[in-house]
Amino acid sequence: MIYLKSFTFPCADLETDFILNIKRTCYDSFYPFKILSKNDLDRLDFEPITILYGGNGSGKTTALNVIAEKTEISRDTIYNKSNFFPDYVKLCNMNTEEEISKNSRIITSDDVFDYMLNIRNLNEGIDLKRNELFEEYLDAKYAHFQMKSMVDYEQLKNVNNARRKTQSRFVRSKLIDNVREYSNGESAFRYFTEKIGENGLYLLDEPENSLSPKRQMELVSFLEESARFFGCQFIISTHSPFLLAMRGARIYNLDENPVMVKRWTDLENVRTYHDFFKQHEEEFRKD
Ligand SMILES: Nc1ncnc2c1ncn2[C@@H]1O[C@H](COP(=O)(O)OP(=O)(O)OP(=O)(O)O)[C@@H](O)[C@H]1O
Repeated sequence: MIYLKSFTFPCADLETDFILNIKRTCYDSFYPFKILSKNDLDRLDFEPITILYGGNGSGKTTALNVIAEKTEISRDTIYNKSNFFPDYVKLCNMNTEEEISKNSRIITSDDVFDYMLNIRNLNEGIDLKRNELFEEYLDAKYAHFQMKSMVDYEQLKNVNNARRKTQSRFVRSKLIDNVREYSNGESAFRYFTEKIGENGLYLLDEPENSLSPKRQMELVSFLEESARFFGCQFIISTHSPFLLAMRGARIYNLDENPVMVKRWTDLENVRTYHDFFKQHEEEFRKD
């Protein structure tokens, strides 16, 4: 499925005009100006799966955040915004093929880490409440309590409740169970499968973070199927060879000037892995 057909960023001349027109001189950075134009990236044409590849600092995250702002899709965590982000986004243009649906979103590593921390915080709150309830049980069970007026009714109920139940049944009846904690990789994978629904445009910033190679391959199958059968479009920034090898993906190499579409097997990262495994081929044979 294609919602977003193409996207254009301001060219270097347009950026320079904008910067020269700013009268104040108190800024030491015009970010995100002058990042993507460094390698003449002025247009992206999208497929159901499009990948932004490039070394650290090549502008993958910047490009995704700019597209997310222009398309006004949802995001969970705040991002590294600057004074000039809205001006830059105004100078961009997008061309859509279908209306971008409401469930579309950008997912970054920050979202995944936030999700893991929230589960931990929630469980910590539940643990704290559990300790309070243990004490409440003992107080209620062994209290020499006499009801004097209707004001004491709630306390009476509590005492009777405690006397009828064992400590663990008393605590459990008043407390929800801990939310199950998963490993970082399991949580990250769950986060993607929970947040990515049918019929949406999804921008994923380095989704391979925290995922083992096996989980990355599972994520690849999930994304490929979501694009083929469930009306999703993906724009993904990644260094992962598993994601770069996705079927039918169009890959832009942000390290090249001008930015070009590349085959995954021609990318430096992938060739580095390839050469490494080739060098160690003998060692694999010995097993
Ligand atoms: N808020 C900011 N203010 C100024 N410069 C910034 C800001 N955020 C990012 N940059 C710069 O923009 C450039 C591109 O950064 P970006 O995060 O888009 O790269 P990336 O390709 O996603 O890198 P990585 O693979 O390390 O995540 C970098 O040189 C970075 O230092």
